[in-house]
Amino acid sequence: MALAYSKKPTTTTTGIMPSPPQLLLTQDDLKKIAAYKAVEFVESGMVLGLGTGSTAKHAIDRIGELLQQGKLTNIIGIPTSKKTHEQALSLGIPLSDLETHPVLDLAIDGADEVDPHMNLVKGRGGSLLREKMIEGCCKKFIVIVDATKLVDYIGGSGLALPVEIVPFCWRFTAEKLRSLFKHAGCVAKLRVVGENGEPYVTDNGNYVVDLYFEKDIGDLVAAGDAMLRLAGVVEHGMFIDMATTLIVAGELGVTVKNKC
Ligand SMILES: O=C[C@H](O)[C@H](O)[C@H](O)COP(=O)(O)O
Repeated sequence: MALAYSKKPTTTTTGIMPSPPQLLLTQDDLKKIAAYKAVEFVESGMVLGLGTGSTAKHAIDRIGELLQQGKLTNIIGIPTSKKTHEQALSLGIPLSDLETHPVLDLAIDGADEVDPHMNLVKGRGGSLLREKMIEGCCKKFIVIVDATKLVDYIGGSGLALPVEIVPFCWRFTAEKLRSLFKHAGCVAKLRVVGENGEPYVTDNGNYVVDLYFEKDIGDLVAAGDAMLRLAGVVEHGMFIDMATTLIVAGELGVTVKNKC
């Protein structure tokens, strides 16, 4: 599937590293391979956006390791979640924030879906708002995924498109979101956790509504703008035209594609 993506005019394949043929790699192995490849783009002195999730975690571990070995120096990390903040602190990565460093050299993060134009779904881990704020300020944004994340269109996995909303009258906002996309067979579900089904609360004190679609929602920019016009919506999980580089690890190897 990854190779088909290189035919799109907006991207170029800049490198393929065949995997050892007899190794059976797990999905987590593939995430780690993509993450380590991305860290090759990190240079000493950079201000880095540190992503969130099981794939980004490998990249942050690797950055910490290279710092400890003295192979990277003067790195400043801007974490995209409380969890990543804790991980980076534990690894001794110096941290800052957008107010002190409003322009970042590079961000590395995972994604839940990647379409053929390198548009993304993010936020199934709940961190979409801080991720979008930080990754929107980067000169370069490398997305790292295993090949299972590639989809033909946004929503095409059948899994959630997360939307962060304010808790106030959340049912009202969820219904407004569902109505926006009724043409696409949308189902809107509040994300819940624990045995009692308590609302999931983001790092920003908000709730998440997960949207599921039966069909392609079409124009992503129009869909995103329509969601943001709803007063209870804080941010949606579509990252449109933000990724500059996509690294995909699959059974056939690793592909690195740059947006033209
Ligand atoms: O909120 C979570 C983030 O957007 C993650 O980057 C995304 O969910 C991918 O996570 P993972 O690497 O664990 O699949």
